[in-house]
Amino acid sequence: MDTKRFETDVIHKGYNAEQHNGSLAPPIFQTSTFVFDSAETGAARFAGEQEGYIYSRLSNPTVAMLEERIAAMEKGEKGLAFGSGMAAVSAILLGLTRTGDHILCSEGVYGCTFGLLQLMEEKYHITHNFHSMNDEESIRSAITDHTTVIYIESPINPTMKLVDLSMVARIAKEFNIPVVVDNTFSSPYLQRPLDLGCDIVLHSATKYLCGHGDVIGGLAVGKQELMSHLAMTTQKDIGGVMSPFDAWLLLRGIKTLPVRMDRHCENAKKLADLLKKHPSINRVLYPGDPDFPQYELANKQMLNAGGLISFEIKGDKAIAQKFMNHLELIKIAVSLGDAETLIQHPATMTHAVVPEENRIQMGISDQLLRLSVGLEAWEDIWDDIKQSLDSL
Ligand SMILES: CSC/C=C(/NCc1c(COP(=O)(O)O)cnc(C)c1O)C(=O)O
Repeated sequence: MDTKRFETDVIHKGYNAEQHNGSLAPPIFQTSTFVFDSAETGAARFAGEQEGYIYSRLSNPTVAMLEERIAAMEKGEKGLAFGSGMAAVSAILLGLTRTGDHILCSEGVYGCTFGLLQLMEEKYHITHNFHSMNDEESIRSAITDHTTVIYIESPINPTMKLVDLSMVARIAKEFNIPVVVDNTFSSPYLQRPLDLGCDIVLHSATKYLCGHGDVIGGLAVGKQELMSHLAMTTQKDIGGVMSPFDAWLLLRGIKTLPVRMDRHCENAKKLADLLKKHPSINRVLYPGDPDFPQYELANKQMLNAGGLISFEIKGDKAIAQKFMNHLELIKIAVSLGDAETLIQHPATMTHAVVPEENRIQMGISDQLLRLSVGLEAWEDIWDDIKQSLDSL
């Protein structure tokens, strides 16, 4: 089907019922391998001389439907599916670098991405720097002769800081360096880095794309040649691929992404405004808050501000933990983008692997909490937050 508007592509792109006995829901090709009709066919497929499936670590029909859909959603040429967000991050970073290279990173990243960067530096001498990326000249001076990737989270997990993606993409092109953007916090509905000039966009599909807390998965989109290279190297040979059933669950979850994101954003805006007014709250970090330092940039590059709010509670770690423990509706859990509202403490949970000095540099204090605003009635979410804050 030709590419249509986003809200239509999320439902239809990549699947044609006429090719599957009229089944409205796509079939799950839950198979590890595919039978060749002859030895010559097997040889021709392995040689790349004949189209067709070989083995589900290389490609699978259900997974291919999802890869086509995410490519259309991110306005890219080719999508790749992985067994987790970290499988996508690692396949891409390892696929684009070799010993001695340098990665220029946004000033904060998810905890396990930090851990991967540390591992790459310690074991393979692929160095990295964290950079605020908020000034053109300082970005240019941070690029070295060995910089082969610029890696960005925007919004950053968990501080919600933004990077001006079109500005960085423009500078990167001067140096012919690919820009990789982890778009997990926004989803392609709210932000499309490829449209802003970036080269690869990736997601922890575990989050908003799935939306129901029942898949661990990763997705990436970019130009045909670059993504085919990654498919034939680090995706295939490291092998962190997605299962057909997880692809099926993601095809199902993605259909409602726009309506879910609208509600996440609507709820988050209301809660951010209420949190700002509460006397027990020190600081609210939400790109949709007019007092957010990068509010203008959020309006420029995001359709809406998303469903994640980070905020600092007045007090210390013990107060933050007491607040979480007194909640009744909101669940204490990592991950995000689910129907259920979740809360977590980055310093001791998602970013516990990050050494304290690095955490402080990233802006992660012991009082910082991250709220993944769900799809419940916002009044019930607020009532739960307020009763716990008032109990402190
Ligand atoms: C154990 S903590 C739970 C996971 C969280 N984040 C994951 C994540 C990944 C990695 O994605 P998976 O491999 O699908 O988990 C990549 N990129 C970003 C911006 C992410 O937030 C979390 O709760 O912040």
